[in-house]
Amino acid sequence: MSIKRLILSSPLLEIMTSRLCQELIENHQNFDNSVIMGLQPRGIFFAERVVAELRERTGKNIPLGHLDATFYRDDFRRRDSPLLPNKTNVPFLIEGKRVILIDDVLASGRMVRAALDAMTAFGRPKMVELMVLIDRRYNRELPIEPDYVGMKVSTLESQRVQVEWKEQGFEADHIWMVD
Ligand SMILES: O=P(O)(O)OC[C@H]1O[C@H](OP(=O)(O)OP(=O)(O)O)[C@H](O)[C@@H]1O
Ligand SMILES: O=c1cc[nH]c(=O)[nH]1
Repeated sequence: MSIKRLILSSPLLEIMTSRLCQELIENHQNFDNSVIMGLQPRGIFFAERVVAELRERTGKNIPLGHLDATFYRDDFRRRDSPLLPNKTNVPFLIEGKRVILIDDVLASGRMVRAALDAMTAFGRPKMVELMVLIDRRYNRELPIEPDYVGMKVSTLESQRVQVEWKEQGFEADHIWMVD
């Protein structure tokens, strides 16, 4: 039987999101050359919240794309059951832009590696930064590190971080550690 422990929920989640937005404002200032990419499937919900809070704080509507990296994953052909793609919706070019890539969880780094590949279809960015809500910092398998982190968690490889967003139909936002 698996054991589920709550590691993050409201109001700390909102406080964290606010802090991450502050860090973005400090580094991107007027956001004139910046765009945001939310990684499908659950990174887009976090990215949408960041964009909404930045809009409130700065009055800027920062372009937001939804990026799906399913077919760029290195285990794409290795799974027993087929991987189902999500929608990519990037209605702008990232040529010369400062891209802020946003996902919910970073563990091995393989999804972010795939996302960097998927992104090349939209141009050559000036730079790419990575924001994650949860960093499973001891589970990395590739040399990928986030620039903006909500919470660092120490986890065993066998454990899993499960993210539930209200936007998916859950009654509240909950981030669980599952043993
Ligand atoms: O750093 P990684 O090890 O790639 O894990 C992080 C990714 O895993 C999750 O996605 P998803 O549940 O779709 O992927 P998974 O089946 O590999 O966990 C999560 O939303 C991240 O995108
Ligand atoms: O713990 C993990 C690892 C990868 N992806 C998740 O969503 N959670």
